[in-house]
Amino acid sequence: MLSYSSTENATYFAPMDMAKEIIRLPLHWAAAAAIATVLWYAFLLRRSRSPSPRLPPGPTGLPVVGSLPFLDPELHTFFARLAGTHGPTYSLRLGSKLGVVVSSPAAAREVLRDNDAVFANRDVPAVAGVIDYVASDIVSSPSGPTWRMLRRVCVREMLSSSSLDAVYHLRRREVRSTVNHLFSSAGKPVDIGEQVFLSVLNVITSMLWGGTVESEAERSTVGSEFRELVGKITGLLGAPNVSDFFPVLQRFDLQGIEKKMKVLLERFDRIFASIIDQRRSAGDGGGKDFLDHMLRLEREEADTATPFTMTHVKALLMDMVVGGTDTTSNTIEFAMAEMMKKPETIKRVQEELDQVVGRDNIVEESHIPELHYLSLVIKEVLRLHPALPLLVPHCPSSTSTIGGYTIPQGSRVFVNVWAIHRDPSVWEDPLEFKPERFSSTEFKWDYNGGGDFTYFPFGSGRRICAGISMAERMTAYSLASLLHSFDWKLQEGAVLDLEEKFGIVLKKAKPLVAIPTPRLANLDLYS
Ligand code: HEM
Repeated sequence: MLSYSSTENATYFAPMDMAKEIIRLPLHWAAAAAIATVLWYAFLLRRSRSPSPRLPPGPTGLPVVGSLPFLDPELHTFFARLAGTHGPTYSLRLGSKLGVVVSSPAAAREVLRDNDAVFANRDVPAVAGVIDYVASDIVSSPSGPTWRMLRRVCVREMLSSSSLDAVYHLRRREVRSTVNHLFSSAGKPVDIGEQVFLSVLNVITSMLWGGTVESEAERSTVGSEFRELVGKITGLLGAPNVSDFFPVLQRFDLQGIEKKMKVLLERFDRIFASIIDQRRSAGDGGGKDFLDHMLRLEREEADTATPFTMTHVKALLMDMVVGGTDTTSNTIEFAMAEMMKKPETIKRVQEELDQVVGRDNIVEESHIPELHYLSLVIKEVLRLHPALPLLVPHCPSSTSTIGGYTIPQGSRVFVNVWAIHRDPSVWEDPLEFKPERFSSTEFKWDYNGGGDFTYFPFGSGRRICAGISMAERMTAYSLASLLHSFDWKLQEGAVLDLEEKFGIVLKKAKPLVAIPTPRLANLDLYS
């Protein structure tokens, strides 16, 4: 198994370590290594004879394994450093696969807009194959009729503005319940990410199947179980896996990643299967939630040209729970941490809340369009800490050209939105948390991924996030409620840091733990 040795800022594999590792490789590794060496040299030979534009430049890497041994687990910062040496479009060989990293607005535009149709596919990781419905979900499906049908079902029935308006009472109930829970913890340290995760989870599951975690004891057990599951699943989805880079070795699952994923997904599957069984035995629920709607589609559209199957029902449940929870709650946690580091931003948000909402009232979603400064805060947080720093890797369905270089069909294309959002040639003081930068009327900073490709935290083009409206509402409503109801301070002696931990979903390396103090005189507003 490959291992990494860390230094303070980077993790590199020293050549001697590499040699030792190779010596320790089991026999099937050695055989695969020999085959891959032959393929590698055949590839180099073919490339040298090829009349098409050359591949993007990049690190040479070692024979067979390429740059795999040198990968730093903090992939987003590692890729950004390599861009400094190799330029905005570079390639690196990852075993038998070619990785291409795009780190400039111009190159991102070529991938996500000019060649959107070609790059709208995914290079599905081996871990997604361990349970049939993960590879059949929206995120992994190749661009085509099934993917379009799945997106349409989701967006129309659950994530459109009108569907979201219809279930505002669910968001309200969960956000009020979180405020109430925090009130009961006043003066004590709370893990903000955990509380917000639970709130978002409850909103999503109640939209999906009407389920919510009621009692306090259940609230923390179910919430931590789901949080742990989602965190581990997204961690494994983002982890470099030898099976992806040497498909001939997939059946050996050398790092045990697929085995671990199977165990996690089976836990999810049991939850989904029991909810679906209960709903089926209760009969038609009258279309009151998303699950009802999907079960009806599954009955009525089984024989159409693009059938909606039970695999799709579970796939969409999974997409909503995994795609919607960590992304949103991690963004809220980063926002709270950035603001606590710069207390004047909290003061400005609270002044705005006092003006728009008032101190003798509670925040409603209808206040959000008037909370202008808060909207700048959210944009700035998504600039500095985009929830998916490398988007979900794209994959060209045919060989294409980006930045004058050939990008072969089947490459794994990483769009480093994290690096673009911190590019000093685009952003002034890029590392500083400055919400006001978004108040400029010169640019149209929206979340729709267009413009000049300097800002696209939700991606762009066909594969743009399907849950933008939901993410915007939950983020703004939760932050407004947390800051309207409470003042926040760190525990005595605690140090606030903003270190990130890479995963397909970026998270805070250390959870933000803070103490809430009620700031509203009327205590009825907390019930
Ligand atoms: C702050 C919160 C969120 C952020 C920053 C975010 C960001 C993203 C990004 C960058 C992508 C990949 C785009 C690409 O590959 O080009 C994505 C895909 C996706 N997101 Fe989100 N997301 C968030 C919340 C949500 C929510 C709440 C949901 C649903 C409940 C959701 C559902 C999805 C789905 C289904 C996809 C796959 C789209 C496809 O492949 O066609 N996301 N998101």
